[in-house]
Amino acid sequence: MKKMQVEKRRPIHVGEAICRVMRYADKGGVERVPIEESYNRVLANPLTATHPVPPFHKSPYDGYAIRACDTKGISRKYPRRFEVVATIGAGYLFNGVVERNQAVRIMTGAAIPTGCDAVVMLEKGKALQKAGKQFVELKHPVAADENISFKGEDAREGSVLVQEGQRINPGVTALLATFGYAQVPVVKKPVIGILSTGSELLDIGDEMEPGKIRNSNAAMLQAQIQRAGGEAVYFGQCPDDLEKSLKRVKQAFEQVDMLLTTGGVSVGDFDYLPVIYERMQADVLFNKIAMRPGSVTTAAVKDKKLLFGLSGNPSACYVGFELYVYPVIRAFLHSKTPYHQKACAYLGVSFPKPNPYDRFVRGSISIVEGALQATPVGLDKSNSVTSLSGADCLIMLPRGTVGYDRGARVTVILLENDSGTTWSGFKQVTSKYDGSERYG
Ligand SMILES: Nc1nc2c(c(=O)[nH]1)N[C@H]1C(S)=C(S)[C@@H](COP(=O)(O)OP(=O)(O)OC[C@H]3O[C@@H](n4cnc5c(N)ncnc54)[C@H](O)[C@@H]3O)O[C@H]1N2
Ligand code: MOO
Ligand SMILES: [Mg+2]
Repeated sequence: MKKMQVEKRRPIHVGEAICRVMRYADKGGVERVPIEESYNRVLANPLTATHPVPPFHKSPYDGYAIRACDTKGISRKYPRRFEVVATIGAGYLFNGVVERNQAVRIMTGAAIPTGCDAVVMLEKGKALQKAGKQFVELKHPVAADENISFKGEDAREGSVLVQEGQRINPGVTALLATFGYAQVPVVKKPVIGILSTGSELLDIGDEMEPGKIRNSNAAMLQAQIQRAGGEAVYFGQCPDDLEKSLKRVKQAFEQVDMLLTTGGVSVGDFDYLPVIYERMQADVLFNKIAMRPGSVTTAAVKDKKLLFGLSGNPSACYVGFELYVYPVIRAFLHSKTPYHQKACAYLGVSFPKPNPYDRFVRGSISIVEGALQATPVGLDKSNSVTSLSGADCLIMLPRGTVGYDRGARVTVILLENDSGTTWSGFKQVTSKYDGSERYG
């Protein structure tokens, strides 16, 4: 039975809550995946050039490889003929040595023959035949080193080209292929469980029923986990029943690197997560944060593994994930910049009402007259689900005794930018929350 006396919770600062969870952020191990499956994964080791690129001097054009010194003094009036002693395409070598007034017809990508130090484009020479021999007539001198792609000009052997922790984009894939990585060492994705609680929840495919709603948080969190680079495992939903929920939470927790639950974290009669943490003997890091939405966001630790009790309210659940779960995922993926990137923007509308808690308004970024403008999207309530679809940022409105005017400069958390930053955006304030601190 729940106590009829409602528990009084002490809110902590956002910065302090972030610090408390980040103390338990673990670094993921390494696994090898085929290069075809490595796109968007995170590189586990620095990528070093194991050979020079290009690996040999090569021709950047279809043309004639020659010795530049042989073109000295030639002009339109005094052209010179070069004997074409071979033709080579990319992938083939000329095994001899090019002598005075000789040329090799060479195609783009082929290795520069020994003796040559310049290439003349095909268009610039006149091909001739005489007595069964091939010649090319040139009318302009060329300088040594002209039209050569030099060995190592793109990358020197031994140089570090991509740092550990970088996401594999198509350009990184090209480098991996260049250096022969058929199997790529990547950071293991954190396996993150999702378990929804609530007797009101219907599955996505269910028909609507009176008093019930479809479970939107689980699918939303799956997408958020994927966006952050983690692997989501859905453990379904369970009704507000203490024993059933306890069993399901315990079972799910065993199988994952961290577990997210939704709903049941507040002080209601059927909010069982606080009791579940107690029964599991998990250490609760916090259960009230001076923020809105998401003030009830709870984090607990058992066996050094994190359990996040995210709110049932969709906007609160979403914001709780982005502030506290996201950096833990990024740190797991070896990111040195695990926090969401931030930017300065002008507020698109006024928020005249003062707020005792830091507020995170779901917003959208646009560029107005060259400057970033952040405008709220949808209903600004923690139970709103519609405000999430158009959100590409969270507008941070620090708590205070006055509201915010349109045009005020605010910090925005960029949700769709994965460059990250070392700056969490908040000071770690360990003192008791008294409503006076502002974040920096
Ligand atoms: N007396 C108080 N009541 C409440 C407080 C408080 O401090 N004192 N806090 C409020 C705040 S703030 C929030 S946020 C919510 C948090 O509620 P819970 O995390 O306990 O979540 P539930 O009670 O289970 O559900 C709340 C709300 O969300 C809907 N919900 C739940 N799960 C889902 C889901 N998977 N998909 C979509 N929607 C979901 C649920 O139907 C409820 O409407 O508590 C306030 N109350
Ligand atoms: O956790 Mo609640 O979202 O602050 O409204
Ligand atoms: Mg509740």
